[in-house]
Amino acid sequence: MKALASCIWGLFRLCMSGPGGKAGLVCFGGVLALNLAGVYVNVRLIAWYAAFYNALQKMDASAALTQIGVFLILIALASALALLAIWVRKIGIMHWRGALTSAMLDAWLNSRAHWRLAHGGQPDNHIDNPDQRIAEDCEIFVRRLLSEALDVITMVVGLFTYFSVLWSLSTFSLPLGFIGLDVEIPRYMVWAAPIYVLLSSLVTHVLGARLMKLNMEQQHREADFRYALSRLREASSAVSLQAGEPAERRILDQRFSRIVDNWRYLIRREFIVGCFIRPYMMSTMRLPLFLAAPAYFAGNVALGGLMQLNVAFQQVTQTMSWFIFSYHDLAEFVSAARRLNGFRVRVGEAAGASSGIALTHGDVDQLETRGLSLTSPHGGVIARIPDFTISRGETVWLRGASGRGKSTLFKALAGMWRYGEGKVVCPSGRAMFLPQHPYLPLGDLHQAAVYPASLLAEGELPKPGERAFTVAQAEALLQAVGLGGRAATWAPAAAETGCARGHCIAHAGPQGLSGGEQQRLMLARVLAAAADWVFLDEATSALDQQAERELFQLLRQRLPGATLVIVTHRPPPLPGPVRTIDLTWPEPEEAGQVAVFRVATA
Ligand SMILES: Nc1ncnc2c1ncn2[C@@H]1O[C@H](COP(=O)(O)OP(=O)(O)OP(=O)(O)O)[C@@H](O)[C@H]1O
Repeated sequence: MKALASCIWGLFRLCMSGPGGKAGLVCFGGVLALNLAGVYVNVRLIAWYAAFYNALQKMDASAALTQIGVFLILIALASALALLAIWVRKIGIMHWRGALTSAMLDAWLNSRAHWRLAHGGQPDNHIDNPDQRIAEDCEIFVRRLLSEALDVITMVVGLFTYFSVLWSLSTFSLPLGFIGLDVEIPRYMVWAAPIYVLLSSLVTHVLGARLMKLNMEQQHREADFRYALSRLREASSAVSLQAGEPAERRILDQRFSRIVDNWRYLIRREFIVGCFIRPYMMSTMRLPLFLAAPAYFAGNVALGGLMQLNVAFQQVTQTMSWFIFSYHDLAEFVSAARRLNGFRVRVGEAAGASSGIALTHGDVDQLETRGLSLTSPHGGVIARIPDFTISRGETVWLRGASGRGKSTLFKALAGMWRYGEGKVVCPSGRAMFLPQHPYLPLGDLHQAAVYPASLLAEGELPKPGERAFTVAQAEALLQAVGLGGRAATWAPAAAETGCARGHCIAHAGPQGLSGGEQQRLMLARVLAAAADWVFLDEATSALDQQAERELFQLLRQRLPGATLVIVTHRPPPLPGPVRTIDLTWPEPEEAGQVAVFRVATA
């Protein structure tokens, strides 16, 4: 319980510390005030019952007519307060959700925690479906936090008010002569309400305890299914080419059947809980009438008083029944809070985890590695790298058989790979690493060409310190790498994806460009970044030799002082001297089955 409270408190602080935190708090205060005003209107309504039914009993038509007018005013007021409260509550949710989502995105993206959790993490550090946690759980947490917290406060205030009304009305006692006892229970209507609710809460908790776990599991399985669907959408060309639809269908069916399995348990449990809650809800409407009937027949209370008592009793039981009625919502809230907190903790651990590889950034013109050894997250050695130095302006070909650790070495140089030991001294200047698999961001082709820099809209100026390009500059880059004019004929899916500038790649996905064209696009980014240190991981593997030669020449011509470190399986066709760092198998007696880099100059 203490752990749950501290996890909710920690998440609440994130809601408060974000940009919309204070505005959310103002909304919270506003809804609270509106809810309390609603309690006041309810108390007036309770009093109205006595006045109206007494007028009916006395056959006083004009008093009854007046009370109908009062009723209309009270109902209009109650409705206005409730609608306004819903509206302000939703504004508050928007502010706090924005703050919480922003905090979660910061945690996930900062310090490359998203990569470490997905690829470089230990199995026990793995976290499932971060997208669900950020997109869905933040919303559930904030929506439920606001509604449940407000309900609790309104409930406590309302309870005192309704209780005092009930106390003042239940002046009569219940003689227990009908069961042979010579005692009377004074104000028995007052005691009946909490006893009834407490017993019912206990039953609800016993019946519904499993709901919380089942809800959590359901959301987990739903997210797994969604993930499988989105993977299929991304890889639809590859699946289609391999006629993999039946296999995909099997995977999707498996995941969906897991949803259905848990769903069955969930429905069953909800049914069991419902079997108690539904009659309970309906009985609270009539129970007070039955309980107060002896007093009415004994002449202790008039018809108006009986109706007033009925409503006061209902208000007390309904207010106290908050726990019962909110059981499902509370279960959802607790599940979301636990998942979000787990995500936050894991992301924090991943971001703060120390690296065995010491990476220092010096004001030097050379990249140096000393005693570098790369291991897998589980500790197995991937490659031992002999010390090497690469100077500014050099062209280096890093070659080696598949799986020898070339990409892992790049990740270590980029500061991502932290498994292993040794020292890397990074030089000054801008570095750019092009991954083996091209990445196309959501947006249009011009945006993709300058990624990760920004693309300026017409008339927009770059923010201070921001690297940004105009559409004309981006088009010139596309032109340089042989993709001139492609942006204009790009996948016409703008309306579906909601892109601002028209020609989006989001809908078409990477399939909209051939493999070679995607690699041309990546090289446009190197030109855009004007990087001093360029690391290309098989970045031209899909190009024909002529195109490869032309693009390398372009790189050298546009970035004459840059260092190019190139991983390819064939010699890069570059003008000028190219130094080779060669990956070969060591002699077994030298280094077992461990890959070693040999530095040589070609
Ligand atoms: N996250 C990881 N967890 C465990 N092992 C990994 C991980 N990433 C890479 N490896 C292993 O490290 C080894 C080197 O992989 P790497 O991708 O660096 O090879 P490579 O030389 O770039 O290969 P290729 O030329 O085929 O691209 C492989 O055996 C691979 O399975």
